[in-house]
Amino acid sequence: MATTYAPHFIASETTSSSSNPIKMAQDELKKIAAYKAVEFIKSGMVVGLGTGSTAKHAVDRIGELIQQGVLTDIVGIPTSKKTHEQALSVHIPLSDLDTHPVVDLAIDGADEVDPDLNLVKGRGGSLLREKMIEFASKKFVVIVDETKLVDYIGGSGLAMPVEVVPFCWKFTAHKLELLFKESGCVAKLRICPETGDPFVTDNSNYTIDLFFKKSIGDLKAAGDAILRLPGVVEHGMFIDMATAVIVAGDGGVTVKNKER
Ligand SMILES: O=C(CO)[C@H](O)[C@H](O)COP(=O)(O)O
Repeated sequence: MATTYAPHFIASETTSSSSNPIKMAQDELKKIAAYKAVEFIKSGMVVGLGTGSTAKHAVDRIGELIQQGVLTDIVGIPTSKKTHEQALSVHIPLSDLDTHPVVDLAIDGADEVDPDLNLVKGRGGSLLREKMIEFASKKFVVIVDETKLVDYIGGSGLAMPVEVVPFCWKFTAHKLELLFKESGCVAKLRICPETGDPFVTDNSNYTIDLFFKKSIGDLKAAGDAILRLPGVVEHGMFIDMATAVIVAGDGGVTVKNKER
């Protein structure tokens, strides 16, 4: 079921004067989706705080509403060290899954959303903590601009990340490529552009980015096969996890609810 809202549903407070109008428009859409998701938060909730440029808007907004006294008794569970820092900077009280094993609502961005609301996440490097916290959430609201919508997982031609242990990562990368040989899979170690060193996750692991030339078919079977490989920690396909996806586009905001 999808509901469309007018784009002026929330007041835009962005005064940024970016020299790149296309990028600014996309960031505005991310902000609109994020603000809409925050409307689902009620005082007293334990809230999963996502990672990335879209989730950042949600975290800022939650901090703002706490400061205004509109939201009280909120406990935030951050999905990355970066979000942890950001949430502290806007004075959101924080905890973790050990103390709060049940999360009322998680809000996070995504890299791809397919028509069944399956996701690719982790291009921002935080897929493991995101998956743990979003798995523990009674409701998981995904916030995206419309560029993230794909016909099938992998359909953007961009990376589907897999977090792996650093030990013999080339072996693991090769096994991953073999697993999806028929989909023309290419596996690449993620590198930090600034240093040229391997990108290290918050959990001290590496990330292997998988690129597919065509659909990998049954996502559940693909995910299970990846997880059976020794050396793999977790993959970036979030299958059947989103309860709602909020999509902001030029035509307005659409809330897609997962039929269960
Ligand atoms: O999965 C993620 C981080 O691991 C992000 O949610 C995803 O990469 C989307 O990021 P952005 O909102 O910056 O486009």
